[in-house]
Amino acid sequence: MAETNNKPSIEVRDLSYKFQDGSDGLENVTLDLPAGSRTLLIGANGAGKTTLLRLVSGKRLAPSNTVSVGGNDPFKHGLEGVTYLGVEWVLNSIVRTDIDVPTLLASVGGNAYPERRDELVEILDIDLRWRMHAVSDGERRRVQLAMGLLRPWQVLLLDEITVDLDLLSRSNFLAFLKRETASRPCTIVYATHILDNLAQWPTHLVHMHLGKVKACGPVERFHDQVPQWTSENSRLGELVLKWLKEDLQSRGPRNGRGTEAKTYQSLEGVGGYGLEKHD
Ligand SMILES: Nc1ncnc2c1ncn2[C@@H]1O[C@H](COP(=O)(O)OP(=O)(O)OP(=O)(O)O)[C@@H](O)[C@H]1O
Repeated sequence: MAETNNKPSIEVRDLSYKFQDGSDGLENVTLDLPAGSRTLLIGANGAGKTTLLRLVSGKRLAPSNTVSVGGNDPFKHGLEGVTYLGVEWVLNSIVRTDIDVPTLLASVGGNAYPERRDELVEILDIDLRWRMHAVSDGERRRVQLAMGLLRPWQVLLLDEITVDLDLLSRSNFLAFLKRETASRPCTIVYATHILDNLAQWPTHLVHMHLGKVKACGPVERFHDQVPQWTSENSRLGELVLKWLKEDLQSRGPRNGRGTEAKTYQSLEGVGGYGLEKHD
C-alpha cells in the first residue's frame, strides 16, 4: 500500500464514469482541492456525490490518470491514508452485536493511538460501558465515528454520516475535524445535506448536478451570489437553496412532464412486490 505524500491534495481530471448498466454516472468532472482544505460537496439527491467519493477513495475503478490523491492513483495503490466513511461502513453489522466499546476501538487500532482514542471518546461523549446491541442510533453512530477517525488519516471522505448526531455532538465533531486540518497535513471532503452551523467550516465548495460539477472553488468566491443574508449560516443555506432550485428548474421533475410522465394508472400491473392486499 502506498502512502499519500505529505501534501494530500485531491485532483480529478476530466473524469467521466459509466455504471455497469451503461448509464452515465459522472461527466467530465475536474476538481482541484488543495492539501489542508475542507470541502463541502453539495448537490440534490442523485447528483453524483457518492459516485464521486467512491471513485476518489479507490472503491470504484476510475479511468487511468483521472484521479490523484496525494500524488497517487487511489485504486492502483490502495492508499493507506485515505478514509472513506459512507453507508456501507455505517451498515457494518458488528456494531449491532453485544460487544463493548473498548473492544471495538481496540479492533481498529485504538491501542496504537491512545491519545486520539481518548480525545474522540471525550469529544463524541461516548460511554465506555455501552454495549452496542443496546444503544440508540445516534450513540451507535458516535462510536462508529470514533472507530472511523481513530487512525490518523490524510484524506477523509465523509458521505453524509452525521444525520443521527444531536446538534452538540455534530458541532463537536465538526470542530474536531477543523482542528485536524489546522494541526497536521490532511484534507477533508464532506457530502452533506445538513448545513446547520456549517457556515464557518468549509474552505471550499463543490456544487454537483446530474453527474457534473457546476461550480467549485474557495467559499469566498461564492459570497456575492447571495445578495441578502441575516447571518453567515443563512448565507450558506441561501446559496445552496438557490443552487438546488436552479438544478430542479433545469432538470424538471424526476417523473417527467406531459407524455413522458408515468402515472399510477399507467403503472398498474407493473412490478408487484407481494404487497397487494389479500382478504
Ligand atoms: N450502481 C448504479 N447503477 C446505475 N445507476 C446508479 C448506480 N448507483 C447510483 N446510480 C445513479 O447515479 C446517480 C447518482 O447517484 P449517487 O449515489 O452518486 O448520488 P448522490 O448525489 O450521492 O445522492 P444522495 O444525495 O441521494 O446520496 C443517481 O441517479 C443514481 O440513481
